[in-house]
Amino acid sequence: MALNLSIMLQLLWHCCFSFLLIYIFHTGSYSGHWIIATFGLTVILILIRLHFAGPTYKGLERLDGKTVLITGANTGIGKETAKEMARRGGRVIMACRDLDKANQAKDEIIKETENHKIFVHKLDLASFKSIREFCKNFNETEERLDILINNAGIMMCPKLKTEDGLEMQIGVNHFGHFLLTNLLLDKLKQCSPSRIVIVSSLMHMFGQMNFDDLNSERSYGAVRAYSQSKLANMLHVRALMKRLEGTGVTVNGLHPGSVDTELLRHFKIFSWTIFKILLKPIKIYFFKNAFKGAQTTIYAALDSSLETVSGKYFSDCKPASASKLSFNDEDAERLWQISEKITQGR
Ligand SMILES: NC(=O)c1ccc[n+]([C@@H]2O[C@H](COP(=O)([O-])OP(=O)(O)OC[C@H]3O[C@@H](n4cnc5c(N)ncnc54)[C@H](O)[C@@H]3O)[C@@H](O)[C@H]2O)c1
Repeated sequence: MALNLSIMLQLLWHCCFSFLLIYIFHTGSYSGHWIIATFGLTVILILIRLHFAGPTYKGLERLDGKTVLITGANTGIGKETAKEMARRGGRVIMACRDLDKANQAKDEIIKETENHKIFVHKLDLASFKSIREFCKNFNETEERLDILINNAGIMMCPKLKTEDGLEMQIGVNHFGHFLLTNLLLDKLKQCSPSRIVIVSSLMHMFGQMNFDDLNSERSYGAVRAYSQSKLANMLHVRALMKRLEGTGVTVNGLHPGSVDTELLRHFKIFSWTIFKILLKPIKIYFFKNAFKGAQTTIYAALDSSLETVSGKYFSDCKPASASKLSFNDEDAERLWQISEKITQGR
């Protein structure tokens, strides 16, 4: 009943939006045929919506007896991923910065899935101290780690620094997850076959590794720093894949699609309110919702055909082409050495 109402409301929206567009742009040439024009445009809009909504992962794998750790699981893609892992019977560890929001999300997940094995732990990826404390506690108290999902991310923030003095986007998106993964590797190896899923982005294609100024000390661009951090995610996949050969642990990267979440919360331009209003119709037609945005992560984490697949890049629940730069072994190794040096010393 609720679903039917939601479909009816969506149809009504597409119809009204088509009529509005036709009314605004009408030239008089089809003035007698506005009903046909509205109908035609409604169909086109629905097809666009269906195309950009993306696939739903259909695999039936269960996670009973398995443990999944997801960073940034209190909102957006992370929360929807956590929900799906809970539905499949997994023990889900939500590693989050904001405990109040995380506990609210946990209550929602338990209510919806009736799985009570959902746990919240404090993790701030902008602090190596917090990451070390989290991992020490995790390694001492948790018996298993079957799937690690490096999902948390920050996008296009103003120039900020982590607790350890690193530029915030590469600090959280790459260096934080690099340390976290290294400290959890033994547990993953003990539980092999196990998986590491790194949520990168299509934006890695626009990234350049500025090794002389990784922390943007000399000049900072919010988009540039984000793209660099997402390319760093892909180089992390590359370097880690080689180190994990023969261990039964796989690592893959992915682009979740353009997803309507709170990720753009730091992005401020001329007028945020006007921008949000202008963005709304674009989001409705060209962005996935968070549920659909989580599907490629779920696929990479669960699909049984990927048991031994490592070092790949996925989008829309299938393999996709990553940027050539992400296959550059020299850069992957250089970033690995720098990341080890930066994270070991603190
Ligand atoms: N939304 C998109 O269109 C899109 C596109 C490509 C890639 N991604 C990637 O998907 C991932 C999830 O993003 P989302 O869209 O769900 O956005 P989101 O903002 O809803 O979720 C990001 C999560 O990361 C957490 N986080 C941020 N900084 C943190 C820190 N210092 N310590 C711990 N957690 C921290 C946030 O609290 C939040 O829970 C990100 O890595 C993002 O780069 C998103």
